[in-house]
Amino acid sequence: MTAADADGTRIRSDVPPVEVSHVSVRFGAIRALNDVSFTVAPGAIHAIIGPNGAGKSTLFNVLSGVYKAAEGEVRFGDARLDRMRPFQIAGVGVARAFQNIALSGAQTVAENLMLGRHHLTKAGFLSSGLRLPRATGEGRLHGARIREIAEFLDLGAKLHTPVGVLSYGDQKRVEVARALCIEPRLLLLDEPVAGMNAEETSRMAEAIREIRSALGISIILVEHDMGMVMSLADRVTVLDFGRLIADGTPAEVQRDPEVIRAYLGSGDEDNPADAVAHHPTEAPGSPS
Ligand SMILES: Nc1ncnc2c1ncn2[C@@H]1O[C@H](COP(=O)(O)OP(=O)(O)OP(=O)(O)O)[C@@H](O)[C@H]1O
Repeated sequence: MTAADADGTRIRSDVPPVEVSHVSVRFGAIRALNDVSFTVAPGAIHAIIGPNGAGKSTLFNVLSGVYKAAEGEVRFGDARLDRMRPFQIAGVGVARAFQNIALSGAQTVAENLMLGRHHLTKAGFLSSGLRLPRATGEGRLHGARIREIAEFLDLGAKLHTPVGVLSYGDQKRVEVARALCIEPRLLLLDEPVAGMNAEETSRMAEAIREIRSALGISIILVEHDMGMVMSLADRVTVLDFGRLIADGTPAEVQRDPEVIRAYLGSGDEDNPADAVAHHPTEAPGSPS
């Protein structure tokens, strides 16, 4: 039984696994990813972790079509993500929320969410601007869905607020809401709690859990906050110097000697030992 089953989640039947096979990426002499293979199960919350420079962002950029792998493949069901451009990847239901908020600050939350939804509208921008009948009918439907998604992320009361005046935590949730607006089957979250305080972090973790249980989709996140990763993820893939050094449950990777060595050697504050301290139930040696 997966964690998704355990919390009563019904995984969407059209969510395939993500299969990363033997992916390598080079930048000149640097091997940013070196023969990396792992699978993300349908409906999983799957974290990618690793010390600075491990290759996490590079992997995310491959998954979202920003970087091309020199070798290997990435499959999402029938789709070969490694052969697609970013807009094609969005078209097969893979949405990415960015680490550095990429929203339009002068526009309202609703307007930013509508931009996220645009590729789903048949009418497109031109007829929307002209208020053609089809555009207005569609607009109502999209408006209702946008309200639903905003409410889901506690942003219902802020739909008409310009994004630029929202708190940092709210802006990060708008970024996630915008990714949900493409109705994804796979959601990529790039450091969703970076720069957040403890209260914002726990709200975001709760939102991520709710997204998975309400929508039954897969979520892959890159995150430095080890406590959050260990309490949230069903499975964790650990990279170090471009290589996959561990892949397992949070409890398994926390007690993996190579993972401990990688973090202790990196000088990274967010090390597994800290995570163990914050999550004593998942201490090394406890049953998984
Ligand atoms: N566009 C690029 N050009 C050249 N080298 C790059 C580029 N992007 C990443 N690298 C190098 O590839 C390696 C992996 O970097 P990457 O940003 O993927 O790591 P990361 O795990 O995301 O690190 P961090 O936690 O610091 O964000 C590093 O050595 C980095 O310097």
